[in-house]
Amino acid sequence: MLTITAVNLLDPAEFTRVFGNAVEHAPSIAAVLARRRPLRDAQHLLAELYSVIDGLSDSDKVDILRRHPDLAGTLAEQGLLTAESTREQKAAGLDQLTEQQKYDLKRLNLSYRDKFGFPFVICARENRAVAILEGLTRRMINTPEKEVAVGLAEVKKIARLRVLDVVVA
Ligand SMILES: NC(=O)N[C@H]1NC(=O)NC1=O
Repeated sequence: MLTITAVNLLDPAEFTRVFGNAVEHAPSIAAVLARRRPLRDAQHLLAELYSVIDGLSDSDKVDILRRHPDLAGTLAEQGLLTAESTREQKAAGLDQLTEQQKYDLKRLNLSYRDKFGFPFVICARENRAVAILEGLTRRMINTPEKEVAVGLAEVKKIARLRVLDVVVA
């Protein structure tokens, strides 16, 4: 764990290494966040991180969503997820789905991606498998604008938990 003082002292490359996956596969977000230092505490770091995300253009917001792996998708099956995603998907019980649940999740993930052009994103650590399947069905009827907003709110929840794993609160 790092204190906020230690976070403020990291050189930019090291900062980007530590926080490059706070938002999945988005070191460019970490690089912008690095320049917002000094930070007062973990809450301040999170507030700045959210403001970097909110300041993105619409197309960069969609690009952030596209960096996320499908839940219980091919990457998960092949063991190719980031360490963070692996732990989160396990926490939601996604490594213990029944064959039927696996099939349903795959099918729903595909229809979602077909409809919106980006993957379904939800904070796995705040949900169990059944809630994720329900959420997927429920959110499928939203407009693309609404889903970009909901997806980004989930990205922030994921990032918050990832940051609090690393920075002393
Ligand atoms: N698709 C998706 O939501 N992926 C993610 N959710 C989460 O909690 N970790 C992820 O990688």
